[in-house]
Amino acid sequence: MQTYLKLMRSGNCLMAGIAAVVGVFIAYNIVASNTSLLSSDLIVFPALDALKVFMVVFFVTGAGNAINDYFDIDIDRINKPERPIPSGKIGLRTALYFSLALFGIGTILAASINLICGAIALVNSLLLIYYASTLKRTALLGNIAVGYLTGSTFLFGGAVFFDNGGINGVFVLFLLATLATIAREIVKDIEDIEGDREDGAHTLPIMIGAKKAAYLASLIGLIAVLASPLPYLQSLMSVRYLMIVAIADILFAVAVYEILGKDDPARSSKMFKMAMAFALISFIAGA
Ligand SMILES: CC(C)=CCC/C(C)=C/CC/C(C)=C/CC/C(C)=C/COC[C@H](O)COP(=O)(O)O
Ligand SMILES: CC(C)=CCC/C(C)=C/CC/C(C)=C/CC/C(C)=C/COP(=O)(O)OP(=O)(O)O
Ligand SMILES: [Mg+2]
Repeated sequence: MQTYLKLMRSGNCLMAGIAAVVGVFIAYNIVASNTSLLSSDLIVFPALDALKVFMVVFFVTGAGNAINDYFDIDIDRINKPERPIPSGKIGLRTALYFSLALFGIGTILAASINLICGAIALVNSLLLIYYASTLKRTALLGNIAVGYLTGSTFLFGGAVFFDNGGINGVFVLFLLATLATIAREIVKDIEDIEGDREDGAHTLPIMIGAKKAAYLASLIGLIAVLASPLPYLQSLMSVRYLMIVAIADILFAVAVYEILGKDDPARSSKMFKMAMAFALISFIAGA
């Protein structure tokens, strides 16, 4: 069991699942405070749908990580030999079937919430397979795909209230998460530049050089920081959000310094992830 959770990168699955439930909660707050609803129409928080949302995102994120390691076997044998597939703890074909099963269960469970949730889960599942097999080796498109997928956790949560404009309500959270993830993905590609070059990949750092890619990642990351007050200004979040997202913004700034000032993509990637975790906490605290 432990090895399969490692293949799924369960920490990322947990983070993504929590983000999706934040999306449900924010959309619920918007819809429940909508004065045009008659009192008899007051909506109770859909706890069962929120649980399904968490499970769908946990399974589909885990499937995406598993299929990624399935296609990355040759690179990971060199760069990450301790991972479940290259270390032999899980067979290659077993990992593939495990991933496809998780994609199927996640999509069916999503469709039981509503058709829009089912559609998002299906599109994301297909995009995760396409990313792992092809897109991740193309400059910027792979980074944008992972950025969209990560940000889509909020859209997926908001889709529970699709008929009441739930997706519009969480769009700014989608944007912030997408920008922050694209910045981190470019930094990760800078970190992996040698392995990717041997593998014949055409990632952004290989195409334009590590320094220019670092400037672009920093610009995108700083745009996300400058936009971070928007959820508060849109009255989506309370002042508690502002106080905690300020910590995230400082960590984003440190991540930019690590890649631009100290030329250390590994530390920058870790700082970006820590900043994203604090940003997620600020969403929870401020919702
Ligand atoms: C400025 C601002 C307020 C930004 C918002 C940042 C935010 C709340 C981001 C959400 C993060 C999120 C939902 C993460 C889900 C899990 C995750 C880390 C997804 C991206 O993973 C792809 C990555 O390549 C995996 O690699 P690794 O982390 O090294 O295993
Ligand atoms: C909203 C729904 C239904 C699903 C969202 C699913 C999510 C959050 C996807 C985004 C994050 C994710 C799981 C991306 C998978 C691809 C991945 C692991 C990219 C990083 O892999 P590599 O570029 O190969 O780098 P490493 O393997 O060294 O980390
Ligand atoms: Mg990989």
